Amino acid sequence: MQSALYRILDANLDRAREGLRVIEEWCRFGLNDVALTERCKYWRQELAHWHQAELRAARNTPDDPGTDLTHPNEATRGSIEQVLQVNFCRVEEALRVLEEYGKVYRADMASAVKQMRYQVYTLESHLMTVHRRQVLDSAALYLVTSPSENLFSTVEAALKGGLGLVQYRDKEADDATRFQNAQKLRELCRDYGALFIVNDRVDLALAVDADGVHLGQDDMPFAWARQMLGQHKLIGRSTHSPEQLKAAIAEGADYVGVGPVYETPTKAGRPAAGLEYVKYAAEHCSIPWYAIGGIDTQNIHEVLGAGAQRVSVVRAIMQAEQPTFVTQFFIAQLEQKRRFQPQSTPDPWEA
Ligand SMILES: Cc1ncc(COP(=O)(O)OP(=O)(O)O)c(N)n1
Ligand SMILES: Cc1nc(C(=O)O)sc1CCOP(=O)(O)O
Ligand SMILES: [Mg+2]
Repeated sequence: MQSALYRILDANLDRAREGLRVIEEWCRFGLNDVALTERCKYWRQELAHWHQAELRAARNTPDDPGTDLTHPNEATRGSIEQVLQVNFCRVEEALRVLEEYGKVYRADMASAVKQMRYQVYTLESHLMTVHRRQVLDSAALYLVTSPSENLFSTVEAALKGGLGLVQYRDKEADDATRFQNAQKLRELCRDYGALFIVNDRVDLALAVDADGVHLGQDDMPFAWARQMLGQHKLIGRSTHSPEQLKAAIAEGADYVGVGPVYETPTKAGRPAAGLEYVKYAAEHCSIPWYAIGGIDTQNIHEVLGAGAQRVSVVRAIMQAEQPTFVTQFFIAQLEQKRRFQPQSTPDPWEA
């Protein structure tokens, strides 16, 4: 019995330390964050302190049936986000095992490991938020989906073209279908390191662990959504006028839609806010903003000319014959614009 207990503790101390090392490398080389790097190192050292000789001596690798068990999913990782998620999961599980079996071994170890597990959850949440903001910052093109037989292949084609931000928008499907579609898109985006946003529905966003939700002026109040989603998820807001833009910034939106730039059948009946509103946003908006509405490969130059550095489209990609190619075209135009006209950061209270 004691030998089994020691082997469990030995294996999980190793597992937790290895996972922490993977996370630590990202804090160090990916984020250049000294404090977080040191925090991970400190946890590793604390675990090393509990990893006593008696536990190591119980190790019996040749007889361990677990060493040959690998899941096919372990062979590949779609993105750094996935690497981090898998390793956070590994560390948290190992810490839980150490806590439970540690109660039989040493109560002081069990309670130290419990505290560590809570702190690791906090780090995970923080890193995912930092990651989301970094991807949002760099995502100049935003695809809003429309119902399509080719939903997944079109979105994947756009992701292959370098798309970094996807919104699932479906006003027709029943909830079961929406849930299934959102789940698949969530996975697809994760594989490509893109952010995944759900239109209108906070419940659906939570159910599939989306990166956030997009709310229009007639959707759920912003404060409710924030309360349900917490501080770590993104909330985008549609705006159609300077007043709405100012309000969205004040309520804490992470990004805004600015439009419709042109009238569009995708949002029939909504009058165009026009290029004038794009110019206003370019001068006054202090948070990431996406020009939207009727934008295609023919008129994007006008929109960029009015000051947009990010655009959001539905039909231009969802109905494209070659979504990868169209995505690459948009991104190239946007990158060129960003290179020659770096984003200014107006006073946040000026809008
Ligand atoms: C990026 C982006 N901007 C605007 C909208 C429109 O949102 P809303 O006004 O709520 O209209 P619906 O999309 O819900 O019909 C959007 N979805 N995305
Ligand atoms: C969903 C949506 N919201 C808009 C807004 O102005 O808030 S315009 C729009 C539709 C954009 O579709 P397309 O690229 O096909 O014109
Ligand atoms: Mg809406």
